[in-house]
Amino acid sequence: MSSLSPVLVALDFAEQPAALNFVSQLDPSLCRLKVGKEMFTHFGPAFVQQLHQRGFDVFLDLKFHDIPNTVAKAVAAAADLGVWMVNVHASGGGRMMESAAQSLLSFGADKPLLIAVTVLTSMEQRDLLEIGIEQTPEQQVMRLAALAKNSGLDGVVCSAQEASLLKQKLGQGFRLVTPGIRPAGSSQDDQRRIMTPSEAKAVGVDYMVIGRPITKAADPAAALQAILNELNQQ
Ligand SMILES: O=C(O)c1cc(=O)[nH]c(=O)n1[C@@H]1O[C@H](COP(=O)(O)O)[C@@H](O)[C@H]1O
Repeated sequence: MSSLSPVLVALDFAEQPAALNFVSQLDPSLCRLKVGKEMFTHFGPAFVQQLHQRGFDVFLDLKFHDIPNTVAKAVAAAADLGVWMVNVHASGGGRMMESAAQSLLSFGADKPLLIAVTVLTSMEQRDLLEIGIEQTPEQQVMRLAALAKNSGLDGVVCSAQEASLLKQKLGQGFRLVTPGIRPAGSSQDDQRRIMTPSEAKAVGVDYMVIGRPITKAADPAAALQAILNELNQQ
């Protein structure tokens, strides 16, 4: 089943039974699931396949960042697994992203969306300075997003704060995937560049990655439904 929902629920669990118990409370027509480094390292491709069997589209969030040949092969391995979306770090450079995009061409219509991470939503100006980048987060996101588009990628991971500028500069068809989404009143946690779901929708975000506000809720299905209701009210 393919969901039309813009919500990608980040499954960040240390235990597989807890993750599957959580997933069993969700309806695959109302969200997609994101499997990241923690769960993939613990439970591997078999876990992704279990989610597929339960009807969910999966965003494999392993943020590949390596030499072009290695990343091209890793992205093709993700496509073999049948995931709906996979990502790389844009800071790996244009040649790395082009190789990744090329390696997916043979998958035709079954090719996953290929997305580049720009500046992590946990980073602010001083974090960039620390690694030698003197641009503002917004300037750096714009630069990396333009490079990702020119390299043939389908979109970027960024914060919702950069979304309207990115849609203006790179066009409506270039997908924006935004973590750092926090319903009003919920904890910011370690995120820095954040927005509420309705604000993110208003600035043109295509997919919202939402983890703890749903995974830590006493009633996850109700927390997801409240977010969808907020989005539908606009
Ligand atoms: O690529 C990502 O998904 C990602 C990029 C980014 O810049 N910031 C970010 O938080 N993420 C992921 O999005 C999820 C956010 O989870 P919560 O902060 O719990 O909503 C986590 O799984 C992060 O790994």
